[in-house]
Amino acid sequence: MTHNDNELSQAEPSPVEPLPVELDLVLTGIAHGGESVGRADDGRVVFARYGIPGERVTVRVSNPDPEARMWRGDVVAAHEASPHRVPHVWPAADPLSRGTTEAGRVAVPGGADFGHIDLAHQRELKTRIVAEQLARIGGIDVNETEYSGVLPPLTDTAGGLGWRTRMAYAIDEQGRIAMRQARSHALIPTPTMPLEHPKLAALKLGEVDLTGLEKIELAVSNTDEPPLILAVPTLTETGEETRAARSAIKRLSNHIASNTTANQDHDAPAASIALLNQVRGAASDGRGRVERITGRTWLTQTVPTQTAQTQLAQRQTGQRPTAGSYSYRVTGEGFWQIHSSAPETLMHDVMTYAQAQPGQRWLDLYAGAGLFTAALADAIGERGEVISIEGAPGTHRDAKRNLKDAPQARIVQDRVERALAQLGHNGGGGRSRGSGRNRRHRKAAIDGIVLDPPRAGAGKSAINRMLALEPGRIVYVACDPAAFARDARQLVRGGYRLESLTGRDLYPHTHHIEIIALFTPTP
Ligand SMILES: C[S@@+](CC[C@H](N)C(=O)[O-])C[C@H]1O[C@@H](n2cnc3c(N)ncnc32)[C@H](O)[C@@H]1O
Repeated sequence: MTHNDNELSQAEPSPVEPLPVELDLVLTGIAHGGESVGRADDGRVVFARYGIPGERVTVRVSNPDPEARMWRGDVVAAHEASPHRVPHVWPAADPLSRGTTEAGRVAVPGGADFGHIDLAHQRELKTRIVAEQLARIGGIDVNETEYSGVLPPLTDTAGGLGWRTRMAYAIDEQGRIAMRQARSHALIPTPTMPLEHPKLAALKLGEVDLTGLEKIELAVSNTDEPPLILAVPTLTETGEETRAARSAIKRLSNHIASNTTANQDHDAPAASIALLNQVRGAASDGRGRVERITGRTWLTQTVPTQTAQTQLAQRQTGQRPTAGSYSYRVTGEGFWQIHSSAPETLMHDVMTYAQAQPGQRWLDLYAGAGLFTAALADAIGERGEVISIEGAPGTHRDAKRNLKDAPQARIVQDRVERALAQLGHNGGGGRSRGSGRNRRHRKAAIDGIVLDPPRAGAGKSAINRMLALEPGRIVYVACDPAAFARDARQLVRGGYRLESLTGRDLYPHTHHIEIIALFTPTP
């Protein structure tokens, strides 16, 4: 009902919200979004956050619609706790000690919904979630594929903490950095957050009054560069920063200047600061206007070149593996992986599955700043070609800079769906064009595709266009098991089999999962 509807119908009785109910039940399964699943006495399915399968719990359902086939709620007491239940890694986010709001919801910040489960068991549950989603949505049995389960990242952080190299905080009415309450717009002040990278925590932004800012985004690289703070100001109706925003930037700059730590140069800022004006688009679109205040507006990220593939090849030929790293420039608002070990872990897994060979032709779809493009370009060498497709303008500019010394890398800014359609028309591939194919087509065939789409997956049209190119290998990097399972089903129906599958725990203490999968043509 809209606000106006409400005013017009004041005489009508307003619908009565059902009162919250508490149910005692046993949790028996785990769902895609990290909720445990059980059944109420009347047989109704109940999805409960903050539980662990096997536990007997009380679940508080805040909006128990009697007509609904399933209810959602929060565990508020564990009567027979799982042996895997541990003290929450983030006490402020511990649902069993924080109580409920007036609306009947557990009042904890989102962002660590698995923090009450021991790390090894989190990974077991995630292993199960991937298998179940593939079975249910994809119609794929993981027992028929090489599935290693959900593994830790190549470099695990101590206790699965301090891995977030990127953070976004809202600013509450009192000017404090804050996070949203899970499934709500309510803000909870968050002076510290244990998943945050130690260099970001060291900025101590909880001590500054940021009244006048709408939100703040933080990023840190794995080099010695200072972290980058992107401040999103509140704006006047005409799109100008408010006076309060300018004062907030001043306080932030002063705070950062006085917060230089003992091991930093005296005149080096402890953080770069930039304004991010998001009026004309979300930050992740790379369309926000970034204005430097102090330091730089980008970060340099490095990733070791020693992929499993090159190490193996070098060992096989009796050489010593070469050390070295790829270097990437990533603008403040551009895309970069969040876990400190994600770039090296994903590059390792992708290149292991890709087995890209000199002279081959590859596509890197949803390529970001060129993380995988650089490794693919190396593997195929100057006789090969890798076409790197990224939609966001800012991130595309990063990729262009990052790959400027690799003539075999063609960096394209376009929507993947459209770029693939064009490739299809312009002799993009067709490995099985068989006896009739001419030299041009043979040269143009696509040997392999790496794709790393956003959470929603690649979708029907992109997958159809990929299938039309008939690549020899498809390496799919996914961050949502359900969307991945849907795309996997389409690939399997289109003549591919899921040959190998690895999960990676790149989001410890949350329910999120990264998946790396290899599809090859069905023999
Ligand atoms: C999960 S990120 C992966 C980036 C890169 N592979 C990496 O690991 O750094 C997905 C990227 O796809 C881009 N993107 C999203 N939808 C797109 C589309 N339809 N066409 C092209 N790029 C898209 C986003 O801007 C983002 O950079």
